[in-house]
Amino acid sequence: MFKLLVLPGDGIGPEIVRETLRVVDWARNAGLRIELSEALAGGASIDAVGAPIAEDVVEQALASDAVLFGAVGGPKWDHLPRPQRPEMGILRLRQALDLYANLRPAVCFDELLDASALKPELIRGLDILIVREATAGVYFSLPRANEVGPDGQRRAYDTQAYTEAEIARVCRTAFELARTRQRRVCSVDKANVMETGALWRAVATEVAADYPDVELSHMYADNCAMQLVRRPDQFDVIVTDNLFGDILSDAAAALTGSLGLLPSASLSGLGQGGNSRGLYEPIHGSAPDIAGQGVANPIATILSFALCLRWSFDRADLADRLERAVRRVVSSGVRTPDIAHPGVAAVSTIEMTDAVLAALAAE
Ligand SMILES: NC(=O)c1ccc[n+]([C@@H]2O[C@H](COP(=O)([O-])OP(=O)(O)OC[C@H]3O[C@@H](n4cnc5c(N)ncnc54)[C@H](O)[C@@H]3O)[C@@H](O)[C@H]2O)c1
Ligand SMILES: CC(C)[C@H](C(=O)O)[C@@H](O)C(=O)O
Ligand SMILES: [Mg+2]
Repeated sequence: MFKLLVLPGDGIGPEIVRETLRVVDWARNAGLRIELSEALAGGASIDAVGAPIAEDVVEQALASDAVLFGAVGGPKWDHLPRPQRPEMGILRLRQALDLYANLRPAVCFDELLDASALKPELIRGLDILIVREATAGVYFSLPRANEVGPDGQRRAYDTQAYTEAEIARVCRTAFELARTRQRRVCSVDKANVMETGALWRAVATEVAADYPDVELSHMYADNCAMQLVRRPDQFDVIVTDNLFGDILSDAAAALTGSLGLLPSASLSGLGQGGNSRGLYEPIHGSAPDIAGQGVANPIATILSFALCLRWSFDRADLADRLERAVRRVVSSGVRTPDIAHPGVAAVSTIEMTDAVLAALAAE
């Protein structure tokens, strides 16, 4: 019996998670044995208990096999000081669960070529995996402050710090995953400007020595942003730090057509036999601009549950079925507004999920 903790969060979070839970029910009916529990995170938790995540929820997550996370944040909480903001809920979880490897696959469905901002010939067959370091770097390093300095001026600073162990372990995950794909890793840094970048490059090169069957290349982060838009098919696996990974994965999402399509898995290593503890969430946020309208695309969250089936619940068979069903639905022309054809009526969040469930039932 696996334990799944569900944290819907804010904005469109509860809308897309509610629909994904219908897919969780499908998996249970297909024989998956899980115990579900639900708790608050982000702004919803701030409103209820005064903190972006309660310590007992962190404990619950630690005692679970997997966490399904919606999204957090919104204008209502934007005035709060940083440590009390909704976004701290997800950052606290990533760190408490030591989820250092954030896998962000960007796969372009041929059926959605028209939804991308790029020309079809640039993105046909696109399949990139971004492995983002997620528990260190500038998101977590100290010191950091926003204060009045000795000269009376306001000043703010963050610290970007990495140890060799933090770099090596995420690079290992990237190399291991590359072995299941095209065996090419591009390590992305700013070794030309930053000390952390120079260390990142050195450690990535050292780790590569253990993977002679995988090709390693290095690229500066600014060039990588440009190359993702210019010729994205040159990439197989990209491994990079926390901040660059955040930015580059949103750019990769735009290649596929919509932020509403890209899932993610945050893991503490790859574990054995498909049962690592993980947190699964779409890469997008709480989308306050469309929250409450019932039009958010649930696919990123549904595909995040597919990753959960594969990485935490040892059910690659169900993950494959679910991914195939999503692909069939999209190719049949069912589209939420973010991926809609001009002039073709778009469906709602619920109708998109109905279509996925119908495709699963029709198998
Ligand atoms: N992991 C998370 O919880 C997470 C991630 C990113 C941003 N955020 C937070 O979300 C809030 C909004 O941030 P933002 O506007 O910069 O980013 P966002 O990802 O929420 O939205 C960016 C754009 O993409 C659209 N979009 C996002 N998801 C969609 C979906 N499923 N279907 C259709 N369209 C979708 C939105 O409507 C918006 O136009 C902020 O408070 C931010 O901090 C949270
Ligand atoms: C909400 C925020 C803390 C988060 C991040 O920056 O990691 C988000 O942008 C993401 O990509 O998951
Ligand atoms: Mg982000």
